[in-house]
Amino acid sequence: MQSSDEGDDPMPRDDEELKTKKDKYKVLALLGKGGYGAVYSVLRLSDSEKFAIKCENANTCRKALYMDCNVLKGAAQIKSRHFCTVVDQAAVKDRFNFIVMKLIGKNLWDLRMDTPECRFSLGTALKTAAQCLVSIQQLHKFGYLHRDIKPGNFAAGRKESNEHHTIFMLDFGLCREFVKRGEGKLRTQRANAPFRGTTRYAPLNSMLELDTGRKDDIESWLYMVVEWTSGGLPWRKLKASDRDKVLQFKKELRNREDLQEDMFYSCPKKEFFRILKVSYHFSTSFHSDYFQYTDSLDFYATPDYGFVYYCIKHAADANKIKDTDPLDWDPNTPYFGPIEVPGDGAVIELEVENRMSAEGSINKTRKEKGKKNEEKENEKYRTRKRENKKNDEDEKMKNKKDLEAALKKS
Ligand SMILES: Nc1ncnc2c1ncn2[C@@H]1O[C@H](COP(=O)(O)OP(=O)(O)OP(=O)(O)O)[C@@H](O)[C@H]1O
Repeated sequence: MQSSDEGDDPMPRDDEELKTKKDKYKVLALLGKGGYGAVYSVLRLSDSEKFAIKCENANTCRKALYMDCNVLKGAAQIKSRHFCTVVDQAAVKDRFNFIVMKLIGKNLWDLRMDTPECRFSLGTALKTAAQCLVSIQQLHKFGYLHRDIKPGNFAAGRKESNEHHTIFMLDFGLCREFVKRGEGKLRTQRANAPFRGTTRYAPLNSMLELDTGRKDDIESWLYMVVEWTSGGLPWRKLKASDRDKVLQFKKELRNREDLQEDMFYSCPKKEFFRILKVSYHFSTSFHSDYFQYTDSLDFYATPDYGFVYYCIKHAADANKIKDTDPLDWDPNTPYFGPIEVPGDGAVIELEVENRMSAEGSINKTRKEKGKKNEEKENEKYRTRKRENKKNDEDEKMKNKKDLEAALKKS
């Protein structure tokens, strides 16, 4: 890999030394480039340890790095193993801002492309799917939607640090908080929202320019998992510019069995159909008129992560996949990655004091809020959470029973 050597490119150059308040870093290689910045491997000069830096052009008004930093700090608070730790941050005046974080390995798009048939074995797809599901649930737990779930935004850890069986979630530039911090309330659904994400994996609601919720990240996750398992989605030949055609596919998928059959080619059909159904159930767009936003409750619903996990587990058992079966990118070693069951999905509140902001300030408004008012709002939130939990539990029981009945029948 090479870094840019164009004179007017503000991004770091090969071998450039970057200074922060804590340390110095030497740029080694370009790892990935996006529309607004780039990611490089670097060497920390104080101890020769390798890290990754994510840089964002100082002149961009997108400020995705700010979101990356906030999310990764949130993840550090819940001690998740699926997120990189941020160890440092700084800016190179008039050129770029950057964060220094844990260096990880290849992303899941590249790892799939490395396989002979450009698809993962079922064991690898299911183990990886389960880890990604847990990381999505954890992100939701601390109050963020990802809104760009895709294979390029997940990567395996590095062999050198013995983390190559662990999957990490990346790129939080499009994240959105769905909780009002300090008020303990879910943010109100917007009637419309501009398209965000990647056409191929975007949930139907996002393509319809509707506000998206937690369930929509799960829909994107399903598209990604199907692609790993089958080698391609029915709309794989369409480009990002064919958004209307992809939208049509995703709409028709809801009702056309032939499309569903095509989509689940060489997938564990029974279980994937169940997940598809569950994701539809969550989807506001599943109602008869796509453009009439009628059931706003669905937007706030907590996805049944446990049920989705249960389907993956069932697919693995039914296909005699063992917990120790190796991953495609390390075929000679029994799997030693995390085997975690997603938690209850309840959102937790986080400390916001150490957030990075343009002025380096903290969220003062939250502190200034009257305690009385806050307590009132919290009580409302707790009541709603209790009600939601009860509904969720009923729903989970029903889902489990339905799946067992369907599996018995077939
Ligand atoms: N911590 C890291 N360690 C190693 N590689 C990384 C790391 N973070 C990102 N990468 C690599 O860089 C690529 C781009 O990262 P990321 O998606 O965060 O940047 P981006 O500029 O937002 O890209 P895009 O605009 O394409 O989404 C990833 O797909 C991954 O391969």
